[in-house]
Amino acid sequence: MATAAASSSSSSSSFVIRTPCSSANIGPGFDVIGLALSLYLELKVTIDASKRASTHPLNCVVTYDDLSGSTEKISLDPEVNLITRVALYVLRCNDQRAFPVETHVHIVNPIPLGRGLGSSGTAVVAGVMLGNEVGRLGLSKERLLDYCLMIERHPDNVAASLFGGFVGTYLNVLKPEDVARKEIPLSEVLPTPAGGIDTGRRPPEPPLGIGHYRRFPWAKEIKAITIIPDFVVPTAEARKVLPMMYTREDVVFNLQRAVLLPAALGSSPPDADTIYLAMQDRVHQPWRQVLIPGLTEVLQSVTPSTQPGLLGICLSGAGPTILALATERFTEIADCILARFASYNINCQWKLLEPAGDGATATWN
Ligand SMILES: Nc1ncnc2c1ncn2[C@@H]1O[C@H](COP(=O)(O)OP(=O)(O)OP(=O)(O)O)[C@@H](O)[C@H]1O
Ligand SMILES: N[C@@H](CCO)C(=O)O
Repeated sequence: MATAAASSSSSSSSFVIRTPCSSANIGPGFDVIGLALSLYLELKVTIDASKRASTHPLNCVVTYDDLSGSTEKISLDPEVNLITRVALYVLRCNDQRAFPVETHVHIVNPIPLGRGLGSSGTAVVAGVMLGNEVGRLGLSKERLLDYCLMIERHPDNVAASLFGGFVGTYLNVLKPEDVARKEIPLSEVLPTPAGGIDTGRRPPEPPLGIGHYRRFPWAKEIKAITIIPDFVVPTAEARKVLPMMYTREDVVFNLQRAVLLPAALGSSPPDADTIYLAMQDRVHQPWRQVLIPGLTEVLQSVTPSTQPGLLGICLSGAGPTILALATERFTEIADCILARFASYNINCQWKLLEPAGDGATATWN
């Protein structure tokens, strides 16, 4: 992460935050495994210190360039926008009540919303990076992960977007007082509107070391085909369809594959039989088929033997995007999955992405 010192003496300073999107689970690693991918949310931030006061709420102007093709309208009100509210949470935990006068945050977003490419986790990571930079707080990425986990409470997406690469994540067993702090309602962490009822109180600060990650190797030959259906599956809905209890058989099935997955995807040259097997899941995909017409057929019928070049296939995050890992013949594989969805009257776009090794970065001009 670049430091904030460089431009502090001039009247105007600027920096860019780039945050990769992510694909979570990769089959059996529900809420555990994440992969950062080369589609980036960008924040272009300018702070005009020549102004003495601001007429804007929280001293902040938000503009938005939508490259995502989503129909949802993103709020430009800094008290409502997810990215600026998250930044404000970080600032207020560190005794800064608002953005510096006068901050302009220009958001450029190519990540489709609610499709399983971690758009919300990416926005949360961008928000904590923003708070850290405008507040010149110097927090480490490990500490920023704690802030992310107060908002997005499963670590797979946010750890991938923050640290980059292919990661395994886990949450610590916290002390009882820290559990209470971490499980505080989201409405108290991110009140809406953010500045409307500014009581001057500090929001609940994250306990130290809520979550951790371990980076796995990734075989350089493997690319990610993402097939993105043209409908939204909100993650909250996709979590409600999951059962509270699983059979021992299904848990063991997933554990066996999740343990194999990092070795399979890190071995070069990649072995399609091992990867295909290691990407099977019984914990979330079977239950989510009620929300995604054609899901079971796509996952069962598109295999390395029907599609040369394919290594493995799974639901990306909570869906509806499909993640197909492959070494070649990307267009043929994508066309085959597009045709399967078309038979259910579902249109899709597709993108060929690569692992994003760097994670979130802040670069001062
Ligand atoms: N750049 C953004 N700016 C503001 N809000 C955003 C942004 N990106 C996502 N969001 C919010 O997050 C919501 C989508 O989150 P959700 O968790 O349902 O899906 P996802 O993160 O895209 O998918 P998944 O978690 O399965 O990978 C959007 O509806 C929007 O409210
Ligand atoms: N692990 C999460 C990722 C989506 O945010 C889920 O599958 O619900």
